[in-house]
Amino acid sequence: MAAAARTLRIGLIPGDGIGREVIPAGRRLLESLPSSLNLKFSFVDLDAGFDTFKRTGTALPDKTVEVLKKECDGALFGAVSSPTTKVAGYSSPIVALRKKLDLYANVRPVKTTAGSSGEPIDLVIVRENTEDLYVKEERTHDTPEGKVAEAIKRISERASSRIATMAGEIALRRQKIRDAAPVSTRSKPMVTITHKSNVLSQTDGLFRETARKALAAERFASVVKEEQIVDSMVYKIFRQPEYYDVIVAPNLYGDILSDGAAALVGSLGLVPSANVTDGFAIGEPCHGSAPDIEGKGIANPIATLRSVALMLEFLGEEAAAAKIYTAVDANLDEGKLLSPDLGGKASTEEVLNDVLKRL
Ligand SMILES: NC(=O)C1=CN([C@@H]2O[C@H](COP(=O)(O)OP(=O)(O)OC[C@H]3O[C@@H](n4cnc5c(N)ncnc54)[C@H](O)[C@@H]3O)[C@@H](O)[C@H]2O)C=CC1
Ligand SMILES: O=C(O)CCCC(=O)C(=O)O
Repeated sequence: MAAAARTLRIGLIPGDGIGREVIPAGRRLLESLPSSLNLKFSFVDLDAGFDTFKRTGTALPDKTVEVLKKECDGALFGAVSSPTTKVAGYSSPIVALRKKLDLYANVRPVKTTAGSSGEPIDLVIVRENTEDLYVKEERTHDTPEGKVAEAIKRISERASSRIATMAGEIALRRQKIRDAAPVSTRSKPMVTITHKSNVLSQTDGLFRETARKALAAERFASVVKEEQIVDSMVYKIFRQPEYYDVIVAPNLYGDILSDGAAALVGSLGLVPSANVTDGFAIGEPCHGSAPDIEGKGIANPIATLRSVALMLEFLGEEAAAAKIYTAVDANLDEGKLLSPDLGGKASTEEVLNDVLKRL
């Protein structure tokens, strides 16, 4: 008798702007996976974002958090818009969600396809996702010289240790996959610890020391460890992106590095992420709500499609993820149906259909 299909319940949080255009594409991708994978999906639509705030007074309704916690195996998050000036009571829902669900790692692979010209880029940024300046403990006071605003940058041993451990595990997993390939492109896994401890000796100093200790564990003996100050890291990642394997960084540096790295592979519309905790993951394209192209039907869905794959990987469905990566890469390598951010003319729908056709 055939094994029963695994059913995964997925929360869908489109948010604002092009989030509403790319998350439906993610859903259609899940619905279109071949039946041979023995996977089924059920979906629940959930609210979050600035429009939700304007409608209800909260950007992240309790119901969204409760349903994710109690009912869902995983989720997809589109993007949210932030008000351009401070609005009383508004706070970023994605930042809050990461903390509320303790999604402590933000994993952001940046990769060129086999058909790309130049040295292949295949790196992953493992970004701490719960603390640093994102604790958002800011205040402003008046002084005789005018206003002064300040923000807490919190770095803890616990969070630094678990993110470095996650980076080490990802480096080992990636090496295993490379070693199984016909031609391995790298002989040893590598983790680069990124920091600014030359200036921030206590906060980034603690991140660096703790990450170093975590990666000194016996099981990471085969991992090459390097350290790089974040500003020169930006320089090096642009000069020699093919050199890097896994980069582990505190929250803000990880965010900036990954958007920068997106430029190396052509577009923010290509780069996925997963917000991960043990046993649960939310796939999220790295880009924002892109108000400049909202409603035009031309948002590149590939960052979302790859985020679907990444979510599935963290839910233990590597075969399904591999199918998606292969279909997306084939679309990009053929280069006939590309969205305008990649120099093409295809709509979101046309790119999606082309990827689905290749599954
Ligand atoms: N995780 C999230 O929800 C994030 C939300 N934001 C929010 O998004 C809003 C816009 O922020 P921006 O700085 O403009 O960043 P953005 O990522 O929304 O857009 C930057 C540029 O990349 C383009 N782009 C982004 N995604 C694309 C896609 N899938 N296909 C084609 N082109 C794409 C946009 O058209 C724009 O020119 C802000 O309100 C910001 O707060 C920004 C980053 C992350
Ligand atoms: O605009 C927002 O609400 C949050 C933007 C968050 C972000 O860029 C990230 O940390 O990935």
